[in-house]
Amino acid sequence: MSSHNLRETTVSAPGKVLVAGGYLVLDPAYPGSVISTSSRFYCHARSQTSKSSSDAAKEQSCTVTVHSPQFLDAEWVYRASFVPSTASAQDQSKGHWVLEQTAESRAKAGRNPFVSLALAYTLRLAAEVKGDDELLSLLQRTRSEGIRITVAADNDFYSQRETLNLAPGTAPTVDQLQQLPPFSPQKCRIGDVHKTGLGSSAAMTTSLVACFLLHLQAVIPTDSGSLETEDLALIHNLAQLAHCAAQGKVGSGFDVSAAIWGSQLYRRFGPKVLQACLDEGEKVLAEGEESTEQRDARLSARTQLLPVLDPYNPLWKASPLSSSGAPEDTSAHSTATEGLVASGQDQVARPAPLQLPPGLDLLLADVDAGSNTPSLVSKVLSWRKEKPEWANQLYNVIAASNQNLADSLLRLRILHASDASTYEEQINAAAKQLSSEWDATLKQLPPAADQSHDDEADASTVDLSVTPRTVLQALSDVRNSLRSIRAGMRELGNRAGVPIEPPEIGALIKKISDEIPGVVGGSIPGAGGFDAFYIIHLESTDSPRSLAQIWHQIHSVNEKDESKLTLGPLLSRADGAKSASDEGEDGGRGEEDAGPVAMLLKKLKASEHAGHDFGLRLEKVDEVKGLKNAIDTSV
Ligand SMILES: Nc1ncnc2c1ncn2[C@@H]1O[C@H](COP(=O)(O)OP(=O)(O)OP(=O)(O)O)[C@@H](O)[C@H]1O
Ligand SMILES: C[C@@](O)(CCOP(=O)(O)O)CC(=O)O
Repeated sequence: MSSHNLRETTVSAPGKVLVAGGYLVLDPAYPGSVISTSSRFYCHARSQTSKSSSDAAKEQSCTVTVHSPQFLDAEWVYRASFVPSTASAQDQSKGHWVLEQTAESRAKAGRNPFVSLALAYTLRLAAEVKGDDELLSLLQRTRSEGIRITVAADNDFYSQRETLNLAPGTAPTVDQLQQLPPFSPQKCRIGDVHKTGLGSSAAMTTSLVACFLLHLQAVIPTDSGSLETEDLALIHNLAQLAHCAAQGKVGSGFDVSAAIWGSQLYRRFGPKVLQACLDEGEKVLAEGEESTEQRDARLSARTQLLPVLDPYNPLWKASPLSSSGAPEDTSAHSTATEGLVASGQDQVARPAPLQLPPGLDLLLADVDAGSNTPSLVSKVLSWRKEKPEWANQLYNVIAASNQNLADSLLRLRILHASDASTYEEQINAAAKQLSSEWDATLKQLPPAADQSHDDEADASTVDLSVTPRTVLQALSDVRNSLRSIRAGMRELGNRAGVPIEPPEIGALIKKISDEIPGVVGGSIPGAGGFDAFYIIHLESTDSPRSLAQIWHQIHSVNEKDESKLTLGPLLSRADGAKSASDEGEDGGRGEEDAGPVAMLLKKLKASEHAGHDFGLRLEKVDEVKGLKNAIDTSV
């Protein structure tokens, strides 16, 4: 009698907001500040496997089905096969893996390159990691239904206007969004959905490759149920490859990186690392029209993935060359944050974490106007080509503000790690004031005892003693950096002749920052345009505001404005946002001989370990509200 084991794998990856560094981050010389969101993309794989293949048909292929229950006609069915080499094949290998979509599924659902390329590359990598025989044996032991994968996105990834049957020109309320069921169906095909800019394709590709690689047992979680840093790096590299192949270009990759590592200072990898694998492009998918010999010849010419995707491959570290080809001194744009967590030569390439400090959070507004990001990007890039000197000067000015933002956020985290209660008191006081009132308050606070403030915000030289003044000064520095970032992005748009910060959106961000207590500032995320903005705000622990209350304040400001915009809230916050009353980074006061910087450094280093709560996560299906239901209704 055959006994079958049900095997299930569930992972999730967050969405992203590029708060600073849009356009610049396409050049490895400049880092971008990315905050990952509480909204996540989930991926669940299920199959039944027997202990031995004795009772299973000795088939050379296995069905892999990906279903996306939120969308109409969204089931993509593939056959993953091992094709033994023919005698005429030129290489010595026993054969190759191919993934073909069934004709029936192609007719009904069409192609989804983000899905097919994620599966195809993952299958190839799994075969290289495990060996063909072992992978074949696993798939042969899989029951004939094959591997069924469900992908499901938190509601925030898509605009819910249609789901809620809203009249044109109206936007959902926080209440309406909170009452929607999790993973609410979109009533349309995936190609027709209105996205909100959280990076659904990157979060889906990343969670899908991670889920499939884990399910194929090419990567094994630790005993404590997390992933080793080097496995995260391998999954990152694989997800970047699949995402670039599906997009048809090497983007900056910050979205995929956020899906793996969470909030961070992102520096682009050198695009060349992926070129050989990408040149093969869609050819990894069997076309079905070739002769066996042609297919063998083509497949045998393919690049081995493992040496390219190896987490220790130094090519994944940020390249010191700018995309314009000119040698750049990347240290000119490096931040204290990067300096603190710089990894050694022999370590895997991973970015410096950049969590929002406790008491600070992010909110996102979806603006019903719409813009065309690709055309913004191409216009900015062609302006930079035409006017390299102007562009480099402006990029350097914006980069300096981005650096100040990252370093001021780090300074706040160090202050919190050092003395959480003084920090909390000051956040609570500042949250009740308008940020424009902080300057007057600062003047009234006693000056720091021993040193003057250094605006350069270098964590190694600024005043890190925790006093009301140092906390408020760091908050003011975050506010000032956000103002300069906005000014820089506005200027970039003006120069390139594109609405990166459209005047009506800029004016509204300014009013929200000037008129609502506890708003530190805001800007346009990523490439900018008409469709979104973000706000960074303070939350006091003694009189916290709900998201609905903050949105009530935002709507009042917008109502008074002549160019009243149709604004919709998103429910996303910063991934892992903490309240100011949470224990210090090291669980309160650190060891006697460790200063706050050393303590924080220790914590950051420790969070390099895969057990961290941010970025890619292993999940338990029963613990994710609504996921089981989404999976079951999809069977
Ligand atoms: N829930 C889903 N199910 C299946 N495929 C999805 C899903 N969500 C996204 N995708 C894939 O991602 C594609 C969208 O990618 P595209 O690059 O256009 O947007 P994006 O970069 O994710 O957008 P944004 O950054 O604005 O969120 C879809 O056409 C589909 O192939
Ligand atoms: C303009 C760019 O730098 C950012 C685009 O960001 P977003 O998709 O608008 O969040 C492009 C990129 O980084 O790939």
